[in-house]
Amino acid sequence: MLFGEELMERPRREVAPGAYWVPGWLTLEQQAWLAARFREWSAGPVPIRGAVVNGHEMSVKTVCLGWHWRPYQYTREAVDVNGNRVLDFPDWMVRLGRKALAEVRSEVGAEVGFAEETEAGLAEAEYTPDTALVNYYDDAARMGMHQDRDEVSRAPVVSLSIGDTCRFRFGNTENRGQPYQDIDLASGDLFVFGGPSRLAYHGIPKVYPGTAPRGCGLDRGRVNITMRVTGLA
Ligand SMILES: O=C(O)CCC(=O)C(=O)O
Ligand SMILES: [Fe+2]
Repeated sequence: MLFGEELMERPRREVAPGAYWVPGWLTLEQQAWLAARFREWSAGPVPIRGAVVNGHEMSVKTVCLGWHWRPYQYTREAVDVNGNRVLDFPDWMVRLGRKALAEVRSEVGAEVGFAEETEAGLAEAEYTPDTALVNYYDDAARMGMHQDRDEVSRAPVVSLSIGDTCRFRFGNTENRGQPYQDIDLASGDLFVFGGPSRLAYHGIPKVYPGTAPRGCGLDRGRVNITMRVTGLA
């Protein structure tokens, strides 16, 4: 498929107030580099695992940076895995998060009249994410509709996708049901949600096996990185 054609079919857009989708934001080289980092992080000090929610192990496997997340709190040590402290949040990922916010400000934001701040609610220079949940989806993995609400801060969430395309359901802030929109997040896509959409319910009802582009660094499955500001000290 021609890259340009694909982007024309998938224009960047504001999905809801404060929620921005930028298809094809990462180059294949960047995707492959992040996929290689994912493999390193997965090995430990806290190995990747499915978090246990109400006695059930999630089908999505997660490894964390900066702070360790388990249902439903953040700690420095992975008390539900092996007690080890998680890896530090990398400085380069802070810069990447700021670049992501700058992207939605300058490209999407300019069209709708934002100057210094994104509608996601923060100037990018101030954005300092301190945790990342790095999720791995195999062919059968799903994530139910939920809010990201264990952070004290309401700074935006920056999401990056690598590997297989998935269906991403982005809903409302009231409940898990309608209204929601289904979009297909593909390898290299950026999604940012903040401001009035920060507490929107969202989930992953489906992964499309075998759709990862050649050269993205993953033969199978999907990796998603969500950066957040915990607001914890
Ligand atoms: O995989 C995704 O795109 C979303 C992940 C997510 O919602 C989460 O980790 O809280
Ligand atoms: Fe989430």
